[in-house]
Amino acid sequence: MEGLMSHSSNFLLPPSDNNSSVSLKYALVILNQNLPKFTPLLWDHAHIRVCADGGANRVFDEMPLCFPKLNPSNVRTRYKPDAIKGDMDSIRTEVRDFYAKLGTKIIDESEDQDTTDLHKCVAYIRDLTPDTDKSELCILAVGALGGRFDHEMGNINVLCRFSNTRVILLSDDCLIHLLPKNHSHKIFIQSSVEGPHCGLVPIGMPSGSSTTTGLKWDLNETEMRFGGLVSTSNIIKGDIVTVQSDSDLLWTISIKKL
Ligand SMILES: Nc1ncnc2c1ncn2[C@@H]1O[C@H](COP(=O)(O)OP(=O)(O)OP(=O)(O)O)[C@@H](O)[C@H]1O
Ligand SMILES: Cc1ncc(C[n+]2csc(CCO)c2C)c(N)n1
Repeated sequence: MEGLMSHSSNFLLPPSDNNSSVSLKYALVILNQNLPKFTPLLWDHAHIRVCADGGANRVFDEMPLCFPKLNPSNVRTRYKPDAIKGDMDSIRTEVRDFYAKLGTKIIDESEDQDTTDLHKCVAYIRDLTPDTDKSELCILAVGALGGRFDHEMGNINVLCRFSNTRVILLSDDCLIHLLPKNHSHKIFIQSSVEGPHCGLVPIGMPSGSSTTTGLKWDLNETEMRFGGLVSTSNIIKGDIVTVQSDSDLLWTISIKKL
């Protein structure tokens, strides 16, 4: 056992409401799907914002819709990505030119057709982060769920590929992240914005033994595997959930419609 990992979705709360003991440095990755409505909030929590290829079209087209009373070009200037990275087959030329003129770094990796744009963005952010800060880094990927199932599975594979970096996949409806094996996990539930539905799912291989507290259907040294038991449609009981397992597990929790 390598010690305790704490988790909190406090990035879904306005900065002023943040009384959480978990303090992380956030990076935001915007994928090519409708922007979740809390995207401007995550933008302000993040210290670096990267668009994955066609994600830049979403920022360009949809950020102004989040602020219908403001002038669209002012909104676009205020929400300028730090970088746009990917294979660049989805970003429109006018969008690329617009952000290039504002000083956004445009990183074309069209020669690499073996990794996804999310993979490229996560690797970029991780490599920019000094080793001393890596344990506090948390990458939030919006638009990662819902839509095409091959993309969703590719996005989940990124969680496994970068299992020692905190990466959270988000949509309007739920979030998913990895709980790495050999840690005990304490999840502080932000019940104003998330829950009550949740799940714990082994990924890649069966998990031999998992134990939880704080759920309606707790696991007690339970084995999970596809074809056998996986914990879906579980329900949060209190403010804290604890998880211990001999395998990496996916944690998922619903996000409330405000
Ligand atoms: N429908 C979706 N569901 C989940 N994630 C998505 C979806 N669409 C895009 N993404 C994510 O956004 C990233 C950028 O999307 P984009 O459409 O630019 O990718 P792409 O590489 O051109 O995809 P493809 O060529 O397979 O259509 C993808 O790598 C993926 O992580
Ligand atoms: C076995 C195998 N399957 C699919 C792809 C295709 N692919 C995977 S990631 C990617 C880039 C998407 O931006 C593409 C085209 C591959 N290379 N190898």
